[in-house]
Amino acid sequence: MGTVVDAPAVVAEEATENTLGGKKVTVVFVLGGPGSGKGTQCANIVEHFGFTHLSAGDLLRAEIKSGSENGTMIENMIKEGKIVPSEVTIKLLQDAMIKNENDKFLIDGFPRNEENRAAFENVTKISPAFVLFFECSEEEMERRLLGRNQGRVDDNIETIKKRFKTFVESSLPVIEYYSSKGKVKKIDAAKPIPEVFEDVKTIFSPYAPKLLFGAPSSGDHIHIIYAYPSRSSLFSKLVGMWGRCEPVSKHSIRHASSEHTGHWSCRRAPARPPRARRLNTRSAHAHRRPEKMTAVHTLRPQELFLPVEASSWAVRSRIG
Ligand SMILES: Nc1ncnc2c1ncn2[C@@H]1O[C@H](COP(=O)(O)OP(=O)(O)O)[C@@H](O)[C@H]1O
Ligand SMILES: Nc1ccn([C@@H]2O[C@H](COP(=O)(O)OP(=O)(O)O)[C@@H](O)[C@H]2O)c(=O)n1
Repeated sequence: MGTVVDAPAVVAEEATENTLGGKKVTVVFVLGGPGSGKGTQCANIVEHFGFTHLSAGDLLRAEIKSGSENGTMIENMIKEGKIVPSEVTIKLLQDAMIKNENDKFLIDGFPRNEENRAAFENVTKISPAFVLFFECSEEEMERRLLGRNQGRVDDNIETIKKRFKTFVESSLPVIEYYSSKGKVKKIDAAKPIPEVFEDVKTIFSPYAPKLLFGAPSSGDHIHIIYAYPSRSSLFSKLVGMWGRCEPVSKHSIRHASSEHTGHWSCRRAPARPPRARRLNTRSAHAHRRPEKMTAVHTLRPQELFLPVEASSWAVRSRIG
């Protein structure tokens, strides 16, 4: 496959001027051949770094299912391993980004050709912070696709060969383009999934949640100061740690650079199935009952800005 030079340290927040629907967004393009493991690693990145995953292929397949007027055209293109016209895919991506309250997006499987790339930049005025490129041999990708078992119309050997051809002819030039701009972060995707994620984690370390201060107090309460990619991802983390967690008070939320920095007090709630949606909505705060409010830990200056990753902190304080 073509040669792509590793980028020097890409500044994570390079795309600082990118705005969409009034919000500043960070976009990372995730590229690689079919079956190189893009979707698999995107799921890991979402969990650890608070990004929202938008798969161009998934959006196109959802469009087919929705009975849209473009459905038949999209389905035929996918069966042939061809690339759907940019305006269709860009509209789906743009709508998904605007609808989502997050501001950090992994765009997986896009741009797949020069037309995709140029049109996206023209229409959205967004340029990616960097491009994550999963490099893998065709032999290995073929093995993975044939074992994927997701009932996809294109995971058959005939279409797989066409997709490989499209990737080499149309998608690699896009990677070369971003490589020439020093934006490509190349990953050896032939390794086992956990090892690939170790490399991915290194690249995404600038986006790691930083729990600036966390102090378990009496009972089932905890007080935290955090800098996290988004509030909703903080809650996802707490839900993961506790089974269910409710924000019960909010103090001086302020926006510092691209992070939400704030002081929250959270209360461990009785065991019930996670209700992530409620945690992410404004109404969750509106329904707070005063008796649930907890005293906010008084911080000494030296306690501030103590960088502790949420996961290690959870182990240290034996919560979870
Ligand atoms: N590093 C890996 N080693 C072995 N199998 C993998 C690896 N990464 C992903 N897979 C498997 O290969 C298949 C294709 O992965 P997927 O993430 O769907 O690829 P893509 O999104 O690039 O098409 C899936 O069945 C997945 O479980
Ligand atoms: N930007 C894109 C992404 C996907 N697609 C179509 O969707 C198919 C599946 O893409 P995908 O990203 O879900 O899957 P992989 O081929 O990476 O496994 C591609 O082969 C294309 O036919 C497209 O036309 N344009």
